[in-house]
Amino acid sequence: MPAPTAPEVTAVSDVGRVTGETATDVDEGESLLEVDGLKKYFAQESGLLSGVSIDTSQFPPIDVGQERVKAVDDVSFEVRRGETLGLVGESGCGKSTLGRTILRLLEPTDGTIAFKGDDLATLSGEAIREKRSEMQMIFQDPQASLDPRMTVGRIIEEPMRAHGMLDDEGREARAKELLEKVGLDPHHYERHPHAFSGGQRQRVNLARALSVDPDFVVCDEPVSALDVSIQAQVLNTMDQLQDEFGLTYLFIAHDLSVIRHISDRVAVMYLGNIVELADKEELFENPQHPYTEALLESIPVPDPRKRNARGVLEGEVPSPVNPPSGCRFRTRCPKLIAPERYELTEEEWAHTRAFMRAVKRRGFEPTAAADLEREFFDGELPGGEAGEIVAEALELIATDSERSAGGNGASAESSADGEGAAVDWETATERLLEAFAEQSICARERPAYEVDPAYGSGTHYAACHRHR
Ligand SMILES: Nc1ncnc2c1ncn2[C@@H]1O[C@H](COP(=O)(O)OP(=O)(O)OP(=O)(O)O)[C@@H](O)[C@H]1O
Repeated sequence: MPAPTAPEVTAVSDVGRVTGETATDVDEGESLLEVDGLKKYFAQESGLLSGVSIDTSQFPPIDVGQERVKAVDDVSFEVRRGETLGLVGESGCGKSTLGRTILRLLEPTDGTIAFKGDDLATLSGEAIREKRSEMQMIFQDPQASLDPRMTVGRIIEEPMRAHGMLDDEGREARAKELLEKVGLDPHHYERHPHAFSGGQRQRVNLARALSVDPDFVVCDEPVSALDVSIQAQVLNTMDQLQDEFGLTYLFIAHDLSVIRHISDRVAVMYLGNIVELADKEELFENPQHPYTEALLESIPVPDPRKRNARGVLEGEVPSPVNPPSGCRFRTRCPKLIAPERYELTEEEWAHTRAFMRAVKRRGFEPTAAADLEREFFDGELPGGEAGEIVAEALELIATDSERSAGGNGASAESSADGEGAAVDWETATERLLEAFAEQSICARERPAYEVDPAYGSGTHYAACHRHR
């Protein structure tokens, strides 16, 4: 049976933990949370036939299983007591879904979430409710998460009331103490949220989350909505509160400078997978996944000459409904590994890869084969089978240019020849992807490696086949 939480908290005399008493058997630095093989899939939301895929080869042509958004797809990591684990990645990569699923605000599709040894994924509703005092969440928008009709005192007391903690007087005293701890004036107890600035409102949220004396707090973009000048102040307060309350944070942000400020270790997420995880210094100084490198390169730098030299990620993030096989980043990866069968030189592969991607996104005007050969291959195609495949693709696209240029002025889109042209792009794309992208180890196996750290002795996980 889960330990009752209320009596333990009644014993708190100061707003922090009672000296000598810890609410957990987990020692500092030991694993507080272990996530293993966690998945969260959503049914597709929009449309009349949401979540249903259509197969016209059958009758009836629908209902052949749900199309699902693989927001979190087989994620494993641990969070150690007392640390801040930063979770970073572009918008839509699954960070919030991961945070919410860990706290069972969303039902996991598969996997385990061991919190101090209990598997949260299998706990019943009531058991989860009891656990909630140990695990809290802070959201991005401090405005939306505060009821404007309630005083901040009442807002902070509400979770304590819900968990049957303390009596009225005790709750008021604790709320006032917490206001002070988070850097607000205890006399503001009777004020309403509208009287506070964005930064102050986020402090009220902090006080509310801490009121039930949690061990673990998921912070979902807690400073993203705040002015940059205020962000550092709130982050510093969160740091102090962590020490004082013995808190463990999972800190979600898309902003790498925020992650760098607050984290002890950092996990990088891309399209539902964790692609790299290491100590903060190791991750920032010795990144080993091309996605992490790209993220780091896209941090704005003050020197505009340097900024110009920095690369940007090519292509779009693929759909999480049908993510790429193997390494999820491979369709955009500047370091996609050459298929072994062709024995291409590095330069030949760089040319072929660039050509393949340009064809895929139709990123150039079709012209004569010789011109394309010059543009993409410096006038010299790779040798052997690879060269033959490239030549074939070039022909398909170059033929296309002759057809659309040789017509009587009709555009490629509107003429009958245009339809033929579109098919040729498609055939060329298919041929190139099948022969090169799909043959790469990056498409065939899911990567998972540990690399030797250059900074410190912590484990450095990098899901990239360059480390095989
Ligand atoms: N309730 C839902 N139903 C269907 N799809 C969802 C749902 N919630 C999230 N998704 C999808 O899951 C994927 C991950 O979304 P999530 O919000 O977790 O990403 P994120 O990294 O936190 O991005 P952001 O910072 O923009 O919130 C996205 O493709 C999103 O559209």
